Amino acid sequence: MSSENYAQIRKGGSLLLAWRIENKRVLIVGGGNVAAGRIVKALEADAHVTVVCPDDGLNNEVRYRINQNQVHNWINRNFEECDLENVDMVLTAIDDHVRSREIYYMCKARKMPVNVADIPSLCDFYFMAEHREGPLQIGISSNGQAPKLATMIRQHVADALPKNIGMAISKVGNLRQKLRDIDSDYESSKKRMGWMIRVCKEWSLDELANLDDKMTDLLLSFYGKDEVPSFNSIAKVSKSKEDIEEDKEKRARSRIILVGAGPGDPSLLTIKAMTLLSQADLVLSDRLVPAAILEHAKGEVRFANAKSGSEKTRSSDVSQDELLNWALEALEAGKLVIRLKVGDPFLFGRGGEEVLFFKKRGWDVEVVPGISSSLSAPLAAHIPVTHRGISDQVLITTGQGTKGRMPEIPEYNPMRTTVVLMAVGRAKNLSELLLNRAYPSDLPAMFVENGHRPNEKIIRTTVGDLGEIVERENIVSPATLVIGRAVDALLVDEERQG
Ligand SMILES: C[C@@]1(CC(=O)O)C2=NC(=C\c3[nH]c(c(CCC(=O)O)c3CC(=O)O)Cc3[nH]c(c(CC(=O)O)c3CCC(=O)O)/C=C3\N/C(=C\2)[C@@H](CCC(=O)O)[C@]3(C)CC(=O)O)/[C@H]1CCC(=O)O
Ligand SMILES: NC(=O)c1ccc[n+]([C@@H]2O[C@H](COP(=O)([O-])OP(=O)(O)OC[C@H]3O[C@@H](n4cnc5c(N)ncnc54)[C@H](O)[C@@H]3O)[C@@H](O)[C@H]2O)c1
Repeated sequence: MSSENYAQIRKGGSLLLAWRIENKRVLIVGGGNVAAGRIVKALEADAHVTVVCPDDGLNNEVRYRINQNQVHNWINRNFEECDLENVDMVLTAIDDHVRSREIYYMCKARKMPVNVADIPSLCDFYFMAEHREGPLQIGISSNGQAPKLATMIRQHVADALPKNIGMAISKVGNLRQKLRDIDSDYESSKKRMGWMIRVCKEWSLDELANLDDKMTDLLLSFYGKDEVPSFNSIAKVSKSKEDIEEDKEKRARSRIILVGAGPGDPSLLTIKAMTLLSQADLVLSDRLVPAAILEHAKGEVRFANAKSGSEKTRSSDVSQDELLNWALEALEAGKLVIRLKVGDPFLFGRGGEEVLFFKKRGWDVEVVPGISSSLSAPLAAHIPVTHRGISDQVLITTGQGTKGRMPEIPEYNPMRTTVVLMAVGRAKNLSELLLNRAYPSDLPAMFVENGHRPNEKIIRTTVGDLGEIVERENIVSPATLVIGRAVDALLVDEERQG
């Protein structure tokens, strides 16, 4: 006969069981560290626990459990044989090998299962390193070889578990119980098992974990037809009319508004932005919005990456996702949500993308303009971007095109002011690009760092010198770069020479 399909027998293991000791009388001998661990395990298995140990032998934890009446019975002295009367299981955890051995033989004479903590060969069963999550218990045994390693492996196993596993098991347990209540017929065993197996296989753990009572009952109504509908179809139907009405009301109350926070000075916020800030339940803010503005928010303020702290460790897309999902959650809950962006939401603010994101999910987005630094920063540096006879047009561009490319910039026009946002990172490349487009090397340019903020810094330079000045003056973002003859438009003659 071929044996290839049958498991090989590997000798020397233990029989791993889930031993039910609810209300069983467990005697724990000793009151030290090991006893403390045994008490926890026995109590978590709903046993009736008696501890025998003299008061001066109790460690703090054991004393605490006795004082809290978690331990059902405490015998304040050393072990005596009479303690074994009416006991179902004995766990010794004492520092006395001779006595341990004696207790073991007393137990054997009474055919009682016993664990002797200091003598593995006298153990009817070993304890395991255990991970617990709701009804889930995972036990690790090294069969007496390396208990510390068993403890460490437990951590690896716990780390590798899918989240929600404990909840999923509870919900399946509940479903199974209800199924047996509906169809308790012994003959139906195959059908019941087949249906349960399908639910467990066809639904994800998250879905199982999210089963509420209503959905459980709905799901069970398909058992008769031996069908397993999808989670989504059950979730949809389970929403009662009232739920739907409530959802509608909530949605009617919900608003999402993209608000421009302006350049950073609170007094440059629009009145509308200020009012909304004080009304919003949730403000989702760019990191760049200064605290002086956020102080006006009465509701909760959240930033992307608030938890991880460092912006650099995660891509900006991840944090953006997180932020937008918070907004969705808040909207579902009927809240007024503000997405606060520096400057103006629709000028290099990715505001349009966010509008589309919400629209696709059924939410209309209101937009409140903000003062863009492309106009306020030149102003902070006293540069009129248009000025009769000097400039009759303005080009606003980014210094960082998508995917590392430089933006397209048209040929030099002396009557144009060029405003570059996000210009610090590639100032040198920008300088080369402009020279290529026939911008004169000595054409005036102005960096406005942190315009309209307390730490504002204004640095004059020229097109040919853009790269060097950033390094020399240690210019950092946020900074706006203004280029063109308008830079010097408001200088009177003496200033020009100086
Ligand atoms: C898993 C765990 C369950 C529990 O106790 O609940 C458990 N020991 C744990 C921890 C642990 N125990 C020891 C250390 C110190 C480091 C080290 O020695 O490695 C650590 C680590 C620490 O404390 O961090 C010392 C030790 N243990 C035993 C002896 C006697 C001997 O071997 O002779 C001695 C030496 C005394 C000495 O040298 O004087 C005996 C046993 N210990 C067992 C279980 C059984 C075998 C299970 C297996 O092999 O998998 C077995 C045979 C009998 C039993 O106790 O049932 C628990 C983890 C709890 C958790 O993390 O959840
Ligand atoms: N199995 C394990 O996982 C494990 C782990 C560590 C240590 N041990 C062994 O288990 C034993 C206990 O370890 P511990 O850290 O709890 O020691 P411990 O010194 O903290 O505790 C010993 C306890 O036993 C009590 N005691 C001693 N004789 C008694 C008696 N006749 N009746 C009632 N109580 C009595 C003491 O009062 C004390 O409370 C040690 O021998 C140790 O080598 C086993």
